[in-house]
Amino acid sequence: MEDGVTEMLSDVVQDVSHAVCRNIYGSQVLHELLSAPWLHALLKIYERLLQFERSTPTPVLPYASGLSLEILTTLQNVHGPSAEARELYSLLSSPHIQALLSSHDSVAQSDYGPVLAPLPDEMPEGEEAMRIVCLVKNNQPLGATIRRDEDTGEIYIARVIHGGLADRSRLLHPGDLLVEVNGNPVVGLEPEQIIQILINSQGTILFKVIPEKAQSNSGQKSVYMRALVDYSPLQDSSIPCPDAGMAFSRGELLEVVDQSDAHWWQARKLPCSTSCAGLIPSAGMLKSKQREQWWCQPLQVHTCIRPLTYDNNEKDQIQSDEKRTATELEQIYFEKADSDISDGIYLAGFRQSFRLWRRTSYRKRRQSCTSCAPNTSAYSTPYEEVALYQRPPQEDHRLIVLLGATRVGVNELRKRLIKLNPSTFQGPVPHTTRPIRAGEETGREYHFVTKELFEYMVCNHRFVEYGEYKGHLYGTSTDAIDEVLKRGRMCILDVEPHSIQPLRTGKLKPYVIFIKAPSLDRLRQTRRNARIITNCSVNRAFTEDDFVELEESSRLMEAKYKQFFDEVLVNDDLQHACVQLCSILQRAQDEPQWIPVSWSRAEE
Ligand SMILES: Nc1ncnc2c1ncn2[C@@H]1O[C@H](COP(=O)(O)OP(=O)(O)OP(=O)(O)O)[C@@H](O)[C@H]1O
Repeated sequence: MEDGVTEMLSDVVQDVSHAVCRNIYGSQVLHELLSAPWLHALLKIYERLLQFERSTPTPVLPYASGLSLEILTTLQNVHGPSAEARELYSLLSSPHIQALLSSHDSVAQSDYGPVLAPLPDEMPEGEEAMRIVCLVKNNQPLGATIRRDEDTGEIYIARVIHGGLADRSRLLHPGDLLVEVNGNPVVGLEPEQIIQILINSQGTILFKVIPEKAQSNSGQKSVYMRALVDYSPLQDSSIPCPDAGMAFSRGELLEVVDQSDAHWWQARKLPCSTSCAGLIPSAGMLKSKQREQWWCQPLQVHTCIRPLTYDNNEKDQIQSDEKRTATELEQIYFEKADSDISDGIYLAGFRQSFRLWRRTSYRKRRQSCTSCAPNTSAYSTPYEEVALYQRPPQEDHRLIVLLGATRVGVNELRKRLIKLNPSTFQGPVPHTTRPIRAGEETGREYHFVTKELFEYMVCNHRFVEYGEYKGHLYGTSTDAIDEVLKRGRMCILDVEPHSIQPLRTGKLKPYVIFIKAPSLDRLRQTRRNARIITNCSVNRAFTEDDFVELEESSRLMEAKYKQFFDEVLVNDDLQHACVQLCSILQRAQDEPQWIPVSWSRAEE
């Protein structure tokens, strides 16, 4: 019975951890848990035990099997037994009943434990308790590593991997002194020789160990981390046991189950695919590795911005474009663009001048390249501690950030989304220093401000992004984002990847969706009729070069910034991508999501 209850309890724990891994909405988890058959069975057992305790039953007879033997002997001696006597004889002599009666007697006599030989009268002083551990070998690794004390030649258990065979046995612990393996004394042997003994052994493996007196605390609480770097144990010469190592890449979620060692932690990847943990370098260890690499890594080519190439036609267009005034240009684009009004609500942030500023700033950045350098603060910590966060309904929505390579369709998706439901989704109204024109209103198309005010805002870090286009300044401010959120709407922002870092605050809790380009083939098929706005003011069709560049820059952007993505959406079929985006947004706002713990600690 005890075993059954333990099994059920471990099922409970497993179910709970599965539910957490699957990010299931809170009430659903509770419902699943409460309606689970095992819980009911467990409660029934509990009630029975309570009843049993209250009634304190005593056995009527402690020797039921003896009595049954007596009855069997008597029945054997009966001449001409009746049908009932014959039936009773066959019942009592059946092995099941015999086993049942024998069990009854063991319980009635409280005869459970094994009978141990009495201790010898004269025990030698200081005798160490020896533990004999017998494990059945299967396909799984043992899940423990050993180390040799170079001074004494003694072999110790170095670590026990969580969820592995040794851990589940609960009989081997870090620090235990290994005395024998399958009858072979191990003192003085090299660890490789011991591993060979283990490999050669069949069936069961017998360890003799002297347990470590101060057992380390194995009941550590799990800590959840997002990896901000890539790691491969096979390329790490410093890992104590590469087979026990766990590879991970940026953006993956890790459940760190053991941090007791300063250099090597034990972790599992989420969602859990295996119960056995793997070795990963601690944060301190990874930092020192990164410092080492800093000196030996070759200079990397910047990959964050797609190469901007022009054909001759485009060059001519640019030159003629330069001659036009910004006002003229914007009017040309504005005429070509869709209506900016939907359901009587003005859709801000889609003006061509604004988009052209961003396009120009891409080009400038590519030339200077200084802003391409990785943000050092983002890379100074290899892991980011995270926790599940569920937005309380009364709180502002999380900021939604759409990110993607130029021309992948970020604007198209954002615009469709806002048009679909302008009272729920909204973009921030940009700021500009360009003069207001007839028919425009400040706070609608743009916040029209003076150059002095704009520069003051820049100095006070009030812009997420800003830049100059044709002599005028353009930018997206944090105040404009706040304005949308304060109205109870979902703010949909489109920024360059390097602008994510300053947005990552507890106040905005940005949810970053990477809009990914589909395969080249799908780009050719889906963008057949699409028109693009190029730097040279023409609405032209995609060329083969555009597709290749788009696919390449999307891939590079994903590789470089994937640690910041909460979701990746492939913009293949436009309709389908819109539907997917809507459901992602709903999940982002209404279901628990992993966020950095620093966001909940330092609520601004
Ligand atoms: N899934 C799709 N299927 C077909 N056409 C698409 C799809 N997604 C976007 N487009 C079209 O591709 C063109 C480029 O899209 P869009 O302007 O939204 O890209 P963008 O990434 O916002 O570019 P930019 O950075 O230049 O503003 C547009 O004409 C748009 O209608």
